[in-house]
This record gives sequence, C-alpha cells and structure tokens, in this order.
Amino acid sequence: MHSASEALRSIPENRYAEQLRRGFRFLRFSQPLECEYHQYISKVQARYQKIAVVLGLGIWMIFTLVDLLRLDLWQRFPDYPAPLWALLLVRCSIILTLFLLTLLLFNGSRKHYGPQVITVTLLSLVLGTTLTIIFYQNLNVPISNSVLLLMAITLFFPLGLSFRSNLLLAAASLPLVVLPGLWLLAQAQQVDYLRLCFIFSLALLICAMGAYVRDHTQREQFLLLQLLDWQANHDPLTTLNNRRSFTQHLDVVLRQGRRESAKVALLMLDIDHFKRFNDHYGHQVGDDALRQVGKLLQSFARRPMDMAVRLGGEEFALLLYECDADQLQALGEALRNGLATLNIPHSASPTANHLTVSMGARLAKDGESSEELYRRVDRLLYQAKQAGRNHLTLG
Ligand SMILES: Nc1nc2c(ncn2[C@@H]2O[C@H](COP(=O)(O)OP(=O)(O)OP(=O)(O)O)[C@@H](O)[C@H]2O)c(=O)[nH]1
Repeated sequence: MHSASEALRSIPENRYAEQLRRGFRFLRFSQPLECEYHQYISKVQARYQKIAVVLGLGIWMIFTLVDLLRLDLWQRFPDYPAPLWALLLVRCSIILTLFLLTLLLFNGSRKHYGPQVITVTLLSLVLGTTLTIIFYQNLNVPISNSVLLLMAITLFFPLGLSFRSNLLLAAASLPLVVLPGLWLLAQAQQVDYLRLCFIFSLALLICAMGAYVRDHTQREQFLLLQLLDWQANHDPLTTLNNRRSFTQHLDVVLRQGRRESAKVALLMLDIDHFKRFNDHYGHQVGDDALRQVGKLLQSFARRPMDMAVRLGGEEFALLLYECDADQLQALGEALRNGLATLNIPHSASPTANHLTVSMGARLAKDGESSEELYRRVDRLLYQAKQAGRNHLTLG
C-alpha cells in the first residue's frame, strides 16, 4: 500500500495535486483554486444555511413560549417589572430579526446572501442569549448559563462560513457577551458572570480547534474529489482530456453550437509511423514525443469550449467552437508548421526526417450527430493516411 505522498508522486502535475503536495496549513489555496473551493463549499452548505436560520427562529419562538408559561405572562399582564419588559423586547426583536433574515435567505436565491445572513443571525443570537441570561438574573429566575456554551458550539457550526470568518465572528461575539453583563448586572452578580464569560472564551477556543480540523479535512476532501474527477477525465501521460470527457463534451458543444448558430469543428490527428519511432528510439522517447504533440495541440485549444484530446495511443483530436472552413484549413497548416518547428527527429520515417502527423477535419453540419461527425472525420483521417500522410484532408 502506498502512502499519500507516494501516491501523489505518481499523479501527473495539475493544480489539485500541486496544492495537495504544497499543503495548506493556513487554510487558503492559491488562486483560482480558492475561488473554486468557495463556489463548491457554498453550494454544499447553502441548504444547511436555510435549515439553520429556520431552526434558530423555531428554537427562539419555543424559548419565548416557555417564558410565557414560566413567567406567568398572561396573568401578570401588563404589570411587568422593567427587566421583564426588557426580556420581552429582546425576545420579540430577535424573532423579528430572524424572520426578516429567513425571508432574505429564501428570496435571495439569485444573489447569494448566505454568509452575511448567517453572520447576522449568529450575532443576533449571541446578543439575544446574553441579554436573556442577564434579564433572567435581574428577575431572580434561575436559568442555565450553559446556553452560552451551546452558543459557542453554534458559532463554529459548518454553515458556509470559512474558518477565518468563524474566528472573526467568535472575536466579535466576546464583547457582545461581556459588555452587557458589566453594564446591566449588579456588581455582586458580575464576578459570577465574568467567570461564565471566561468559560465561554475557553469553549470558543476548543470549538475553534475543532473547526480548524474540520475546515482542513473539508479542503483536503475537496482536493481529492477534484483530483479523482481530473483523473477520470484526463490522460495521465499528456494531461490532455481523455476520450471519456471528449465524448461528453462533443455532445454539449454541438448542442450549444446549434442553439447559438455557431460552427463547430472537429480535427483528428494521428502520428505517422509511430510504431517505427518507438522501435527505433525506444518507448520512453516515444512517450516524450506524445507529450510534445499534446502540448502543441493544447496551445490551439485556448477558449473555454475548445478541447484538446488524446483519444488513445498516438491518436489525438481538437474540438473547436466558432470556427469556419478557412480557420480550419489554417489550423491544419499551423499544426504542420508547429511540428516542423518542434523538429522531433524520426530517421525511421519514410515520410520526412522529423515526426509528422496526418489529419482529418470537418465542420459539423446542421443536425449532424456526434457519432456521425466522429465517424466522418475518422474516415477523412484514414484518407489523409492513404494519400501519403503528413497532411490534412478536409471534409
Ligand atoms: N511510447 C508510446 N507508444 C505508444 C503509446 N500508445 C501507443 N503507442 C504505440 O503507437 C504505435 C501505433 O502504431 P500503429 O497503430 O501501427 O501506427 P503507426 O506505426 O503510427 O502507423 P501509421 O499510423 O499507419 O502511420 C504502437 O507501436 C504502440 O505501441 C504510448 O502511450 N507510448
């Protein structure tokens, strides 16, 4: 069994493997991977945010109901002491805040408010919980102070905030807990309250450590998942897309081309006399030649819908979006010239003294299926071989 670092060594260079190799102790990837991760994680956690805000609202309403029964609010109305009015005010303000935030979260599907809403929700809950504890103490009604510890856990719950945001939130929550106590409690109660604040800070610290480990594991899992996906869709030798991803992409591109009335071109390319090349120079040099041809091909697939593919063995393809017949002809020429410039010696070739390729290409006709297009271009490639190699046959 290989260790993780040994396994990584055998994986070809790509941004996921590179980030895994480099590590991410400070929980930050290099760009654009960090952006990609945020998109992934916010998608994964978006529905938890909605559940969490609704849950927060529900729990807060239950607490308010408990107040109603426990503090005999019906019977005593409206002769409440000041701390009781204050308690009710806090309960109602938090319910209103959570209700508005719930509306915002459920209506803001097109614009992603998640992290902001979660931050405001959690800060409101911290302040609300703190004030509730204080007003209960002022009313001399016992309340379990451990609700603040539950708050500490909630602050680090995986709700779509990054570890850094979690830390900032925890730092912001400390004054929200300490200051109202110093301001609103009698001096005799303050010692006990400050002890509670100290325990709250320790709980935050422990939760922060847990959140760091969780964030690190989540990031690692993201990289491994992307790596798995990358490996399923790429050829390890040339790092070009493989036949599997090409087949899927060809369908997508043809459909998009039809929708946008854009021409799609498919070019297939096969290295000439590659068996002789391998026999003459050895398999390793053959591998290196394949890599160079792959790199050359990739340099022609620069736009997002374009794709350079290794179909297998010494056969490659280039899929181009929005390409006309003249451009296709010019592309064939450019590839031929590119190979001539690379000048990979092939003294065993009867065609030229450097490595050459034969190519078949055509623009997809309206309504042509991906299978038909592929079959026709394959036939054109065969014709290019028959016609003496080292040239492009257009269909
Ligand atoms: N080095 C190396 N060789 C490979 C790889 N995959 C396939 N090949 C070789 O590619 C060669 C393909 O040979 P053929 O299909 O006979 O084609 P060819 O010799 O190029 O002849 P024409 O296509 O007719 O010009 C075989 O010798 C395979 O071993 C690879 O990953 N690395």
